[in-house]
Amino acid sequence: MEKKQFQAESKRLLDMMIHSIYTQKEIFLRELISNASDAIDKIYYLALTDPNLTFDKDSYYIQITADKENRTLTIRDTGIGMTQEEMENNLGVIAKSGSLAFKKENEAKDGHDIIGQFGVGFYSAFMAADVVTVVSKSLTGGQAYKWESAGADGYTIEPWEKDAVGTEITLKIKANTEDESYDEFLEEYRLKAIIKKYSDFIRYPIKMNVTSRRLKEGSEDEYEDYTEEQRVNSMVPIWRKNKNELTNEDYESFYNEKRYGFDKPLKHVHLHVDGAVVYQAILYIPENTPFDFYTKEYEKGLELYANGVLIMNKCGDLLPDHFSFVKGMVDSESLSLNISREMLQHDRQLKLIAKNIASKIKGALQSLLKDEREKYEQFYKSFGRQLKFGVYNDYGANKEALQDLLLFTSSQEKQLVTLDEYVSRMPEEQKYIYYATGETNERIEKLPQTEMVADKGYEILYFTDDIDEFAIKMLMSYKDKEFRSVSSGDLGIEEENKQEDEELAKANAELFDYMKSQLTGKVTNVRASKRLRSHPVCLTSQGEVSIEMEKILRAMPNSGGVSADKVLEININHEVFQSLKSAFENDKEKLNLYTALLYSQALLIEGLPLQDPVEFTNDICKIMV
Ligand SMILES: Nc1ncnc2c1ncn2[C@@H]1O[C@H](COP(=O)(O)OP(=O)(O)OP(=O)(O)O)[C@@H](O)[C@H]1O
Repeated sequence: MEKKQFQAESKRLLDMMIHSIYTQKEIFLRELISNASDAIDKIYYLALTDPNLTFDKDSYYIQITADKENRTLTIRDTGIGMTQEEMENNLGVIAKSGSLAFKKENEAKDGHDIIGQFGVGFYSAFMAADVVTVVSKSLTGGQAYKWESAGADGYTIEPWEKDAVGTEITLKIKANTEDESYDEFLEEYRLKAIIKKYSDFIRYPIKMNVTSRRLKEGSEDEYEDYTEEQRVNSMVPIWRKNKNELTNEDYESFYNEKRYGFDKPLKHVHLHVDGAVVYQAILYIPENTPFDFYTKEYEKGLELYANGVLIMNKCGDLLPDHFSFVKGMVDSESLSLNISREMLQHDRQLKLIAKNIASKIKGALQSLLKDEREKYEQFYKSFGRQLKFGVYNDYGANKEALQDLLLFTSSQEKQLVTLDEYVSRMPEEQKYIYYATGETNERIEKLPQTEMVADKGYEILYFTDDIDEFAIKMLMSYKDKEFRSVSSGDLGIEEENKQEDEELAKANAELFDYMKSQLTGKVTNVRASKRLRSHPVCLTSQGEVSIEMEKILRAMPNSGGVSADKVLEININHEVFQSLKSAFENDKEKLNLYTALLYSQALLIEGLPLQDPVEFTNDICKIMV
């Protein structure tokens, strides 16, 4: 029999195919099953227009048979088959897709979209096989043929015996090498897993012999293995089903089956989008933070399917970073795939889908916030930090989209409130949205700096996350109300006593200047406080960097010694102030001691380290004796 050569370019292409197009060898099974499914779909298409053809769905299937002894794996289908000529054209010429030509002639309707388009998938069989044999009988009748090839050398075609219409592809699985095991492609559990992973939603049954255990008949404790042909794919993807047919449990079991997470999702969104881009998606908002979520190892992304065939496990481009917690899948017919189906060629459609998905996720979170507050707060505990990062990142590009999803603990309600809730109940004369930063709510509550704002009856938002203040600085304002730290220089409340204040400042200028000179390099100013009520002293900051930000930045490597411009504020209505005044007049050494002590106390209140704790305790002893 004459051996025919693959065309010259085809030889090179075949070599490339085997060695470099696909990153995972197991993909070959996905490709052959997709071809088999296409072959059945083609009969379905023809039946739509040919009155002599009927398409009885139950008679069409794909069968996988592994024979360990002979090291063969067979993929049989009851599809349209190939004539000798079609074998020559479609299997003899790489990168020629009979399926693409068919698709162009028979426009896709009702989701029966043909998968093949590049004309290369078939050759992936050579990644796992030394010899590939195709026996096929065409629906158009006539003789069956056998095509056989051992790779780049070429192929043979000869008449063969086959009764039923369809195609049978037999792979002679390669022998194991030092680096690679090919045996796995003959193992039932492995084949089942590969089919589940990539081809679970192929529309036709994929049948395989499956071995299970059962109690021996008549025995109570003896078991036996038995083998039975079973369908191993789910066939109908849940996302193609109508939402009304599905229950919450269905969505939850899909979430668990797919191992999106081990928790119970808080909410799901099922999308059937039919517009500029066509896709279906099921998205989940998980309940718990995955253990690696806030680490570099965490990989965001959604499963991506093209026509029910898995293309990518985690397509990161489908999710913005601020929604990286979302799990789920997208299936689309409109994707431009690259030849290996492992990547997307143009990302225009993908970008459209991603944009659409981001707005749907936002909508889902908004409705959770509005209608199921408790659940939203649970979500926020797990992933709120990510939303705040989202406000801060990319120079605030997403801040407007995310601001209404933020929550902070309120000084009045002692529970989480939205910015909208805060602003909507602000008294008319209140100019700013006030916030205070600290490690815990309890610590913030005790901060002397909150006294005046709290006395005014104004609500304060507690920032306990290190990202909070950075995010808010990026946001700058909400509904035209600026954010203001209770530690900032100007609280916007003091105006009423302006004249009085100025006089006081003038009267005590010398004392404060003296204290400032004692604290050179530590504070940029010492002044009479307008915010303190019962406490004698506190530290505030002026300028862009707050004390809390200084703490965070300093904890980072290469922070470059960023520090806040600190101001020591003294409560002139406190008895301590009288002591300061009299020391200033009579005993400068005492004033130096008091100044050092007050500064150290202010540092402690802020949770900042004392520069010299020994000196501090010595100073305390000095006033005790
Ligand atoms: N099981 C089969 N039954 C009938 N025809 C087949 C079968 N397998 C392959 N073919 C024919 O061989 C052609 C080449 O297959 P191949 O897998 O290389 O490419 P494809 O499926 O068209 O495209 P892709 O590379 O995108 O999968 C197909 O287009 C189809 O015409």
